[in-house]
Amino acid sequence: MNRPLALDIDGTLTRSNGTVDPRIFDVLRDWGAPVVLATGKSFPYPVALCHFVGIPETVVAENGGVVYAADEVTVTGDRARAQAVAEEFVARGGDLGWGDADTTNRWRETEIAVHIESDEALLRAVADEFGMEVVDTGYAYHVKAPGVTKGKGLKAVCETLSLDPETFVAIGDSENDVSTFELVDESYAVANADDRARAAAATVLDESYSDGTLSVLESLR
Ligand SMILES: O=C(O)COP(=O)(O)O
Ligand SMILES: [Mg+2]
Repeated sequence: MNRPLALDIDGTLTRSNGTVDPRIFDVLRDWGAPVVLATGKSFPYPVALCHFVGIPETVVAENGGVVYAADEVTVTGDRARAQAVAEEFVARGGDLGWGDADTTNRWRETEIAVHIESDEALLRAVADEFGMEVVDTGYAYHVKAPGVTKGKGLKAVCETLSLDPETFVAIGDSENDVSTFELVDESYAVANADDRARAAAATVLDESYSDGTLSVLESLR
């Protein structure tokens, strides 16, 4: 049987232009072992991806703030405090960067994401004042409660599904994947990964983005 997978989305299942690599769909649908999508995106995004790939909805969203497995949803984190950081950031001249509809945060339950081109220094200063953490995924800055991580979320999924985290293979590209890499037995950073992900991964791949991920999945099959 194939190994269970913990997969980051942005930078890992996507190509350099940010779109999901269509080759991923059939590989994941036919995987035959649990696939956990572990992402910084808000809850609906990985659920939708599972839905359209055609695999059970097993999800760690919002960097571990929302965990969903076997019809059980667990929510941790501090959306109210993250919201307070966002409001203070805007009051001091910052811009979340998503426009009025803000579909990035609209359905976000436990943290707030800020556009990667926003004022990082200001955001970090305000988050610090509120005792909140800023995680840089390469795609956005996430304002979250300390201690909430994808790794803890994956551990919770494993408890719900009676799986051993050590049997998982994890693939990712940024500092929000470090906790996942630390939990599992076999971890890969794609070549586009940031320094923290590269340092934490057991293996750093030569290939970038979905090419790297597909090469790992091909070798595991
Ligand atoms: O939401 C982000 O900023 C990044 O998402 P990811 O964790 O799937 O890479
Ligand atoms: Mg990523």
